[in-house]
Amino acid sequence: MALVEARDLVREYRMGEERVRALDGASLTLDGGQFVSVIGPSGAGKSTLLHILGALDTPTSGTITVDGVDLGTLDDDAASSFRRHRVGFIFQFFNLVPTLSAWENVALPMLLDSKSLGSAKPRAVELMERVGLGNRIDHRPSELSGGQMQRVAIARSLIMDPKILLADEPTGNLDSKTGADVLALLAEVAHDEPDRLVLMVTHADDAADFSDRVITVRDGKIHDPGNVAAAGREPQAPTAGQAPPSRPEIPGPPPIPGRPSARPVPGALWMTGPIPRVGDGGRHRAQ
Ligand SMILES: Nc1ncnc2c1ncn2[C@@H]1O[C@H](COP(=O)(O)OP(=O)(O)OP(=O)(O)O)[C@@H](O)[C@H]1O
Repeated sequence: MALVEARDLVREYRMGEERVRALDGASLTLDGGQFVSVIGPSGAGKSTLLHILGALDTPTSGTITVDGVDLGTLDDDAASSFRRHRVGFIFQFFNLVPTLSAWENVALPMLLDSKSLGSAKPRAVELMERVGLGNRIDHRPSELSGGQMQRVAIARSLIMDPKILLADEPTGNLDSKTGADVLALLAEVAHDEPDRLVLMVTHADDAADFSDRVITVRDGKIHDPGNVAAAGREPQAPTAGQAPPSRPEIPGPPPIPGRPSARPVPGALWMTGPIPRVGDGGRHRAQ
């Protein structure tokens, strides 16, 4: 079975009398071991697709299976557990906790999984080294550059060893050289493990240079030209086949002994429990 199987996804938002079809019959099959870019015009439905794949949102209709889990069957707790264990998230604005050091940010998903700071540290430090920041483990986010912060976020996305990393505009806040370095790192991370899939929504012009496959979303539908040969890799056999305007403010992570409480982290949905239902009459888990 493919790592991701989405069939006929429709996601409709209701804004008063108006209905917006962010996804309009999107189907997609994706295997691991590749770095996939999702491109398309603004408002096409890219982030909506990414959010549904990560169980941050639920489709109005259609089916989706990710890493063997039928997302349509998940209640809020199961969706929260799915996000914590099966998916790593990387965001445009990094979403690091400012009061924690770099390695503590990397360890955070393990802490939310009831692991102690001490037991999480070796793996967090190993991942800091993997992303080239072994000499920055004790720095706070404010003491890091944008590119370094995104590397920390990439390390954090890997700490639970998920097969799927979902990145929403990971280079959108970086200059082009730093962005290219981050794209190269994401490609490496995708190829580190045979089963790992990195799926990235992007507007970066050079994304295709680093990607194994580029998927175009337009008007809520997926137009998939197949695979590109990138970074010296052989193209793989082709297979058939959007951030909402505003996100709810999510409570911050649990306090760490001896640390001041962190402020709420916008966009930190992936680490938290049930997602507030907003904007669609309560039908959906998130917007
Ligand atoms: N929570 C929401 N409530 C109402 N409409 C929404 C919501 N989220 C997204 N939409 C609408 O759905 C459509 C697709 O949005 P989406 O964010 O998926 O696009 P996108 O392709 O990621 O765009 P961009 O490249 O500008 O980030 C847009 O018309 C958007 O206004």
